[in-house]
Amino acid sequence: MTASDKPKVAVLGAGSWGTALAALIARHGHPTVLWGRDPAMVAAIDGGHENTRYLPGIALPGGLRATTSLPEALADAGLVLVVVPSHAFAETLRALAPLRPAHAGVAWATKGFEPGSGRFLHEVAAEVLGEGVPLAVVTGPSFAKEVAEGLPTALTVHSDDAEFCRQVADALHGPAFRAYTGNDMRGAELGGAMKNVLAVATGVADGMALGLNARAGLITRGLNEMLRLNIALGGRPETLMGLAGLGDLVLTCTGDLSRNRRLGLALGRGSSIKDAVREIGQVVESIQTADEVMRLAGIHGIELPIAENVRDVLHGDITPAEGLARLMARERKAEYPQSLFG
Ligand SMILES: NC(=O)C1=CN([C@@H]2O[C@H](COP(=O)(O)OP(=O)(O)OC[C@H]3O[C@@H](n4cnc5c(N)ncnc54)[C@H](OP(=O)(O)O)[C@@H]3O)[C@@H](O)[C@H]2O)C=CC1
Ligand SMILES: O=C(CO)COP(=O)(O)O
Repeated sequence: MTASDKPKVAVLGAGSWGTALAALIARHGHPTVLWGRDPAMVAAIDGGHENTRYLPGIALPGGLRATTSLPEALADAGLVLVVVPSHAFAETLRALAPLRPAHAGVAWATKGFEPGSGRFLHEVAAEVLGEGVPLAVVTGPSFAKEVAEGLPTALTVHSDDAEFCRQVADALHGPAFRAYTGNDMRGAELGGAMKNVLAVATGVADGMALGLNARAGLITRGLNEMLRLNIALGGRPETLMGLAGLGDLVLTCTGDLSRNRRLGLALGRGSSIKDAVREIGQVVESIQTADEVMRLAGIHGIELPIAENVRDVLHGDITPAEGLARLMARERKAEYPQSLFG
């Protein structure tokens, strides 16, 4: 495929991840337009080739365009990639729905659930866009800064539509970026959402200086919580043993670029949530996701002690020390009371 054959990609959301993905796709030769709502930021990206707020100091490709006009971003697009925070997902889909070119499928790299309802984002997308629109989720271990800097990254695209899945993966795949494919949207979305909650737990433990054993224990039992909820929801276990689950869990629980881990670190060192969130100054998805994970766990009757403690710490109902005491006081039990893999 020559550069001129490559479909135009509209990336909606000019934060760190939307900008990094738009830069990646533009570097792969796709005509790429990034939509953002902040005129000053859009001007800095379009004219100065830098997202001065979210990715300062990183040069963006000259061919990447940016606009505040949704109709302009979506005109003639062959593929739409939504990268707004989960709280803005439904409203962004509603805004794009009447402007979407008929042949353009919609993918998203947002991680989380619809706040308030706990619905999966693919359920929201199917309802807002209607039947027959190809949908895909892009997820996996990927800090925006590293992708923007061109460092090697692997992630995964899941869709029920194999052809659209390949189209999205093709746009992302390149010399420094491996895009795998799969068809378990539910499991992929659950992994991407839930790892943010578990990153807070390991951040809290590290902030309290509980040691490396505690960190490894939390990651492993956290993975177990993800697997159990995923099975109850009808997702496939292997999805969570891959990039969408274990991969992203390890990255976010151990990498200090993670905003969710940094929130936990600050709480573990005694900061208030308000101060920690202000200091981070970017989206911290776990704050809403913890509520939605526990809502799903309640509906399906699944016990998730780590996620539950994170939720209670984030609500200010217990201190990190009380959360630790609660986890350590749990009764001794079999590691796997029943097999997770059938
Ligand atoms: N950053 C990363 O490394 C990764 C992030 N993700 C996921 O990507 C999603 C986006 O996060 P990320 O880019 O990191 O967040 P950032 O905090 O970097 O940026 C948030 C962006 O969302 C915009 N925004 C906020 N509310 C709205 C709204 N109502 N309508 C339109 N735009 C809005 C902000 O605009 P403004 O500046 O005008 O407020 C800003 O451009 C999240 O779900 C996150 O979990 C996934 C993988 C990696
Ligand atoms: O999703 C991410 C990495 O895959 C980014 O994590 P944070 O939102 O915690 O920064």
